[in-house]
Amino acid sequence: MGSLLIILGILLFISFVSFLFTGKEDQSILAEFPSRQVEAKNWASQFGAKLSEWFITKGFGIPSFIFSGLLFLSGVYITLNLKLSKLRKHWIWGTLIVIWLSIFLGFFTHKYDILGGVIGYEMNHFFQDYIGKIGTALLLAFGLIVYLAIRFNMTGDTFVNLFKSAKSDLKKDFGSEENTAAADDVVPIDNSLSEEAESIKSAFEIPLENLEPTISNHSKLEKEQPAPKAEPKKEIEVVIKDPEPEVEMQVEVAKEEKSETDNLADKLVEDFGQFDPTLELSNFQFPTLDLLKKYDNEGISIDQDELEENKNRIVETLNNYKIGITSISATIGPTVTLYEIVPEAGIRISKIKNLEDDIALSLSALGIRIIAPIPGKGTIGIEVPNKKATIVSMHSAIASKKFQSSKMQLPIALGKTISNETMVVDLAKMPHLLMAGATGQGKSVGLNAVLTSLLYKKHPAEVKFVLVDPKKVELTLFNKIERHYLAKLPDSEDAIITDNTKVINTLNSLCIEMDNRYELLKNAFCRNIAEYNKKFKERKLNPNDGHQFLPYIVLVVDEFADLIMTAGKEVETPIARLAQLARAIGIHLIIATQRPSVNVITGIIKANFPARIAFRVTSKIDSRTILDGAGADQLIGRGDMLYTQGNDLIRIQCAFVDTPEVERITEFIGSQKAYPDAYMLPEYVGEEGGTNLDIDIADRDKLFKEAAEIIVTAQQGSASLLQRKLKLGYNRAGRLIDQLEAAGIVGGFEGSKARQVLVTDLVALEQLLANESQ
Ligand SMILES: Nc1ncnc2c1ncn2[C@@H]1O[C@H](COP(=O)(O)OP(=O)(O)OP(=O)(O)O)[C@@H](O)[C@H]1O
Repeated sequence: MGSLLIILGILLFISFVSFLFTGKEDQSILAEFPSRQVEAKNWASQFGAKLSEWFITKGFGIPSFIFSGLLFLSGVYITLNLKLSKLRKHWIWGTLIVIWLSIFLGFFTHKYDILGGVIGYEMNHFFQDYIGKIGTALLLAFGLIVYLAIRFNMTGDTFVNLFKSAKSDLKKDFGSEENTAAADDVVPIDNSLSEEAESIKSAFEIPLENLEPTISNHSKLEKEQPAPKAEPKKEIEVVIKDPEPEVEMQVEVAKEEKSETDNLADKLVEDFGQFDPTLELSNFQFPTLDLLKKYDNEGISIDQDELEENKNRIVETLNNYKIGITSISATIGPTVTLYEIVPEAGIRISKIKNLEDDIALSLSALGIRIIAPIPGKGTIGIEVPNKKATIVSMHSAIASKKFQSSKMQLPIALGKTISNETMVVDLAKMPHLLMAGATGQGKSVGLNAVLTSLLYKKHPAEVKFVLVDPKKVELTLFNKIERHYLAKLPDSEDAIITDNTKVINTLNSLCIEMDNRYELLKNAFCRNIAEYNKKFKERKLNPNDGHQFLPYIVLVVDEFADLIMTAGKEVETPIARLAQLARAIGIHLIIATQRPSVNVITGIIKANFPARIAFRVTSKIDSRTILDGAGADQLIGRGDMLYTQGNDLIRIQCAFVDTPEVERITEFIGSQKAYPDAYMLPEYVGEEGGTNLDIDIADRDKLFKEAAEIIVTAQQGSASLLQRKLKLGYNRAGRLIDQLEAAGIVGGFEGSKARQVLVTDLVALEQLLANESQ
């Protein structure tokens, strides 16, 4: 279409030009136009002669040339896919110019003539008949002024400026190419404009210069002022280009801002590379997959008969209670199959939920669990145990792509969900885990699965375990990896803590470690351990300031109930503190208990352990204590578990890792080069360590001497005596007794009995105090 219009434009132009020379000769043949015998002189033959006759003689005269230009321009616009709204403007203005010029030229002719054409001539006469020659001339002038004002924004000022400016300058301006270009910039139809300008000049005999500067001034103005509306595109381009040099400048500023430590860190990283925490054990080999056992009855086998039978029984039982269903589907998991039903409209969900026992009876199976409704789905789930449960091996869980490609900080492969997907969770995100379940339901296996997962994924430099095992036998296998993965107190022999009284020291020591780590993080302006370690690896933290790479610490407590029973509040307080605060500094707690009663899992502990695993428990109450809801009592045992991280419950078959497998893994790791010692926790000096024996003399209570005299006189070292005699509160009396013990006046704590008084009389006391002050 574009090219057709271009060609037509050219053809029209050629015809018109030719018409100027051959028009007269062709006059005679016009009447015989369609005949082939007739030969026209026009360069475009009969077609050209006829069209030119129409346009020029019978139409608008010479200004018809503009039409050929407009046709050509239309072709260009369409070919280049330019804005058609602009083209429309050209056509409107072009046609108006043609009409104006035609009338204008017709003004000077006295007969039909090619100058203004029939239209120009006739319109002239029409106007002259009504408003006379002068009126027509003024009307034409008015037309021109309107055109200039609208098209080029010319105002009175422009004309005043125009006359003021020097003629020579103006001439020069006009002559320069620059201005022509500027004029081009402003006026879209520049060609027609220059044509117009010329014709205007000849018509009104306005000096050419007077017009030119108007345009040139105007274009200068345009350049200095904000962009004219007609050309938003060009202006936008300029705006886009401008910021480029500024960007470069910003980059330079950023370089200047770099702090000195950063530069030093960059240099260090350049010279030595990033800090590698695994460097000391760079040859450490992660345990291989073949250390884990593969089982024969792994993988899910579909028993069609069982599925059909269960389905029929469920539908039947529901029908017996007049509950119709619209659809039923089954998902087979490793230990249970989930039947999802969609009840008919108008059936109450609670009605189905109440039929749990009836369905269990009709299926004659234990561990039926009804989930009504399944969160996020519009269905009701009935979990029915498979007759033949399959084992989920640790091998399959560790080998799964999900675990192998996980980018978690502390990934744990728990087992497989009901849809047979490997469940991988991040201990660092939990941030602490509570495990509960009756004896023999798979708790110890679960703990081993957690530890094994970490051993397969984390280098000894990245994670350390603190193991508390009151049963003494469950975690002993991990003794072999003491110097690789375990953390212990400086003075303790064994890394695995089996003595409940020692647990208190370890927990308090972990609290100190926590406080120390927070201090380090504060000094390094980091919010968590991941940020801190990243900064340390980038060598932005100076080891001379006490900074060091911080491994994650995982505290595992088996049989937490036993611990609470023997140590009570003393363990609860540090555990609660760690649970509340330790997440950011990489200390994570895993607590397992057989007896999930409320006095073991107290409110404060529960509140800080949003992630929970429940193996089978014996009562609904226990299930409620762990999961805040029923469900754990309906599990089938042997690693069947419910996992929650605060919201919905997920049924998982725990990955099974047997003792020989753990033994092989620890053997494999233990046989490799290790650190010189286990990871040292900060020293904690407990009460029996004798801190209160070192109380400074200057720090003694004002009533110290008086209290000593009372005790020696009465020969009875009790705080209540001091309370009574000196009218003190218990705390102050207790502190006084501690100070008396430190001074060697009374003996150590002896339970319910009063302390022994070591000074026999007041004279001896005087002597002792006098010796002290020397
Ligand atoms: N995920 C599992 N898959 C298959 N069998 C399992 C699984 N977990 C546990 N079992 C079976 O259950 C038995 C008991 O498991 P486990 O020793 O872990 O119980 P427990 O809860 O730790 O008991 P306790 O509290 O008395 O120590 C295992 O010896 C094993 O045969």
